[in-house]
Amino acid sequence: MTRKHILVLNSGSSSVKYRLLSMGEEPAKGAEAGEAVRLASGTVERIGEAGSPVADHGQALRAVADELERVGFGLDSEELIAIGHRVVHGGTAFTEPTLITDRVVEKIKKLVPLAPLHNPANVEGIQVARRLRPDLPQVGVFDTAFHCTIPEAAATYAIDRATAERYGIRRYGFHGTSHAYVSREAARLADRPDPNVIVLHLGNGASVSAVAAGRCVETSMGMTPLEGLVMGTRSGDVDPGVLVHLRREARMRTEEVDGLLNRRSGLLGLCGDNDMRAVERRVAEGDPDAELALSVYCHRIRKYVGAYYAVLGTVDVIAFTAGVGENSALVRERALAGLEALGIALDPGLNAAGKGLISADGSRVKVAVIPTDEELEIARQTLEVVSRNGRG
Ligand SMILES: Nc1ncnc2c1ncn2[C@@H]1O[C@H](COP(=O)(O)OP(=O)(O)O)[C@@H](O)[C@H]1O
Ligand SMILES: CC(=O)OP(=O)(O)O
Ligand SMILES: [Mg+2]
Repeated sequence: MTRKHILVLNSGSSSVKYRLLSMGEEPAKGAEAGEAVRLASGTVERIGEAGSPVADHGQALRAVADELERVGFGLDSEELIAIGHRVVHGGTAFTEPTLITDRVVEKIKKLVPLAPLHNPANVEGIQVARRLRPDLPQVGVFDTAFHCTIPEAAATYAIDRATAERYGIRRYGFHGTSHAYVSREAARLADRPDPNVIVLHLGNGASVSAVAAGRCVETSMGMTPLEGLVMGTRSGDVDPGVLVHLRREARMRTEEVDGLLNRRSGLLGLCGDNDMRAVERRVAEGDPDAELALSVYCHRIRKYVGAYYAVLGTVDVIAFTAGVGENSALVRERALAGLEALGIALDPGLNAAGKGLISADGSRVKVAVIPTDEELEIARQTLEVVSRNGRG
């Protein structure tokens, strides 16, 4: 059996996460046939920060290449058949994983104003990887793609239509690769075919999606990854009147408002810590700022669960995922407490254990902790594209 290796790159503003996978190998004992085997993975952090040895994404990718070489899987390997890249904003142009060409790169660049924290790093990663292996197919997998099925009623902001059209103002949604993977896993837990699922992706960025029979019908992030839930450093929903007020009364410049809402808000803005572990520690010590931050965070989740319950009409599975969702029993407990009348009840012991099903026996809605795996999903989609193009 020939081995097909795929390298996945997730280039963030200050880090590059990488994973090398062997796709469709002879299954390891107990694993599913045709599943991927992880050969190497890691993160290069603090890119471009003061005192960091990694000045830019070029250096970061060279560090990744060196590390792969060291563990016996150099970038020049013949078994490496493609590189898959996470790209955060695909706009309306990219609704499917896409083979990267010069034209595709140009289009991703055009979307930078819609995702200024994310798309520039994605473009950098793609360009450096193409220089290192110009002969290799590279595939972009877009965070927005899974949400392209959202109906117009949910995707449209109620503002002047001509202005909205001119500036590409509509709701796109993000973390789609994670929502796709986790909703598919969650659907397996349901007692009926084509179930309705609510996915809570709670990481640094955080978003909710409502998925009906495998299709996304609503999600909490909007034109940019700022709308919706409270995040580590991002505010999530605020009255847009707040922006006008800050510009007019506080005389804040655009960059200041941007910095306030994207980098100095969320948990960090409320209590000075953006790491949920630190927030939880302080809550246990009775710190009132941390308590407020946690309660705003959990209240917002609860509100969205109720809203998406109404959007779907009925819910079969609620899935928690990503750093906070997978690890914080306290957040899960506080977000869903008192919802027995909606058929949602956690089992305290199972919630504390935090693996798989965590709902009580009699809970009509199943609640589960499902670890996300964006890298595996990107690798699968990358393999599909190269196979379709006869390159794999
Ligand atoms: N044991 C834990 N308890 C509570 N929160 C945790 C725990 N482990 C990680 N987290 C939270 O997960 C967050 C990161 O989530 P993650 O999905 O890794 O983010 P991203 O991929 O967006 O960088 C951290 O900021 C931290 O607050
Ligand atoms: C789109 C987004 O918010 O991504 P992240 O959670 O990686 O910041
Ligand atoms: Mg993440």
